[in-house]
Amino acid sequence: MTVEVTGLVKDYPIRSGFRRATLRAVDDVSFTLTPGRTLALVGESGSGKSTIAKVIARLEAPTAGGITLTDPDGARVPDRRYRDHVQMVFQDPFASLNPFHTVEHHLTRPLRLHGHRATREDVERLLAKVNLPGALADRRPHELSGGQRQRVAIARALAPGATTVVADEPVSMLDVSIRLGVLRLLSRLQREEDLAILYITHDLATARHFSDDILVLYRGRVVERGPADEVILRPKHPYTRLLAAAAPDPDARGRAPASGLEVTGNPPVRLDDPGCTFRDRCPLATPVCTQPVADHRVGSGHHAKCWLYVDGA
Ligand SMILES: Nc1ncnc2c1ncn2[C@@H]1O[C@H](COP(=O)(O)OP(=O)(O)OP(=O)(O)O)[C@@H](O)[C@H]1O
Repeated sequence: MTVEVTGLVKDYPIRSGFRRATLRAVDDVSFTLTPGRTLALVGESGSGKSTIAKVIARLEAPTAGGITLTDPDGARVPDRRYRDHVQMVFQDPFASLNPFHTVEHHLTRPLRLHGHRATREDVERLLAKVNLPGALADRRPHELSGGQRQRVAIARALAPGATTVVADEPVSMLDVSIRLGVLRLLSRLQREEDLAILYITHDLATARHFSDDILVLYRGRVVERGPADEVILRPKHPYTRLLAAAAPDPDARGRAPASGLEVTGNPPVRLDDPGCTFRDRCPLATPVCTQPVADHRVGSGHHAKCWLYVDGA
């Protein structure tokens, strides 16, 4: 199954004093999620990562653009079957599990809802997939550790037979010591179950390690995309260089020429501004950056949306 996201736009109405305004949280974002591959979506807080996750998980409707799910023959999967295939793992495993229900209840419900058998054996098989003992089925969320809760949330996502998992900062609320274990589990499931994974994070080091491709988002727009190593080791867009320079990854540190830049918050996007949204923070900005800029090839499968890479600019 392949999820194709095309020209995704998401606007939110906001109030600015007494005036009503529109915040463009996601602006013309396109990508494909393919079986057996992980795509990382990176960007700082407010860049639109969770909004994209919510739209793909059908928790929110897009303002424009489309999401299509196609089977291996290229036929479109009907909307009513979408949720069987595309499931989400949230950041906070405490909030996403009901404290009153047992693990067994959390897993039998999605199994039944999506027309599968839901015996105790089926539940234990799901738990085994995420390296948890079957006896955990009788426990309630508060009796589990944070890592165990997140593994249950992953098992629940797999229960309907998901082929695509959207993992929104799946380890950021977990203790540092158990983060790698959960990411390794996702990586193993991706290989063994041929899952397509959208891994949303602001952590460049794990994005590089656990994904095949990276998409860098700045204020709702994709500014750079390409193979994970390429994007992290040879960042091209000044914003990606800033992120790479600020990353705690020892491999990445000190390489980016991001002098004088700091990672700060995201001012809202002006809908009538077609230029580069990073230009007000970019040390290399020139007057041409007020003009719309296209994607430019900067390496094999590697693209950056920056005037620096336009011939003759
Ligand atoms: N329901 C909403 N109403 C209005 N604005 C919203 C809503 N949801 C998100 N936004 C705004 O959309 C922008 C993108 O938010 P989003 O949560 O997608 O970013 P993010 O990259 O996931 O950030 P974080 O890592 O902090 O979760 C932000 O400016 C945010 O304030």
